[in-house]
Amino acid sequence: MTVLELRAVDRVHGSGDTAVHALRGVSITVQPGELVAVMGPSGSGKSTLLNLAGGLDSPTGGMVLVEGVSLGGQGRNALAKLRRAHIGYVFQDLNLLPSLTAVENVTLPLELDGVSPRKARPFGERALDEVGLLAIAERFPDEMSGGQQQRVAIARALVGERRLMLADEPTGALDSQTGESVLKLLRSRVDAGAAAVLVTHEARHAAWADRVIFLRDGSVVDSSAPLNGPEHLLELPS
Ligand SMILES: Nc1ncnc2c1ncn2[C@@H]1O[C@H](COP(=O)(O)OP(=O)(O)OP(=O)(O)O)[C@@H](O)[C@H]1O
Repeated sequence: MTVLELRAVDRVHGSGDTAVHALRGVSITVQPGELVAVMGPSGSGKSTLLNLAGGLDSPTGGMVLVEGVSLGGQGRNALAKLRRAHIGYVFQDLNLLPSLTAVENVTLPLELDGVSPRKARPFGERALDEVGLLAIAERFPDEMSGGQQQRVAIARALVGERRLMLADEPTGALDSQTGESVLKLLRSRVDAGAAAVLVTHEARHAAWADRVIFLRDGSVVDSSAPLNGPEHLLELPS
């Protein structure tokens, strides 16, 4: 089943003379096992697209469906539950809670869904292990480097069985080697059956994607395979 579908989506911010048409008639689908990169100049609508895909913002026209469910038809609580169950976010703003340890930050989405801390913990440890940070599970955010905080945020996005990963420049605070390992992680989740949308300015990051969508002034101007082709992936450092 299609994991994410945008059907003729419009998003106008504001109204009247100051209205900004951030997205115009955008239609995309993302299937399980597919990593789609979104590229385009600053202001072209990339973050708006990601926010709509994650149910953090609503379209002014068209529909957004996650796992076949229209986000527009949901009440606030139902939408929050759907987001926690299906969608993992890796945004530039890490939003780790300073009073929680790494593992507590990671398991927070599960606990918000009613999973007990004792049952949630092994899922949190597994997700931290995937990002190479099991050893610092008990540290607080201010005891970690910026890169470690980023990886904890990624572990939180991966925890549980979420099938849609949304990433906005997830490598921003990371050195290039750690950045590549984060993309590799995203790629392996997708290869295991998740779907992902990655907003990036960098062609070498987009090279991890199966497909690249280019936005300009809120419209999709091109949608193609990455320039280097999938065989390029084999050459990336591990
Ligand atoms: N809350 C808002 N209110 C008014 N205008 C907005 C709002 N959010 C975004 N915009 C406008 O919508 C357009 C698209 O913005 P968006 O942030 O989606 O672009 P972007 O491609 O992600 O840019 P960048 O690469 O700089 O992050 C821009 O003109 C922006 O100024």
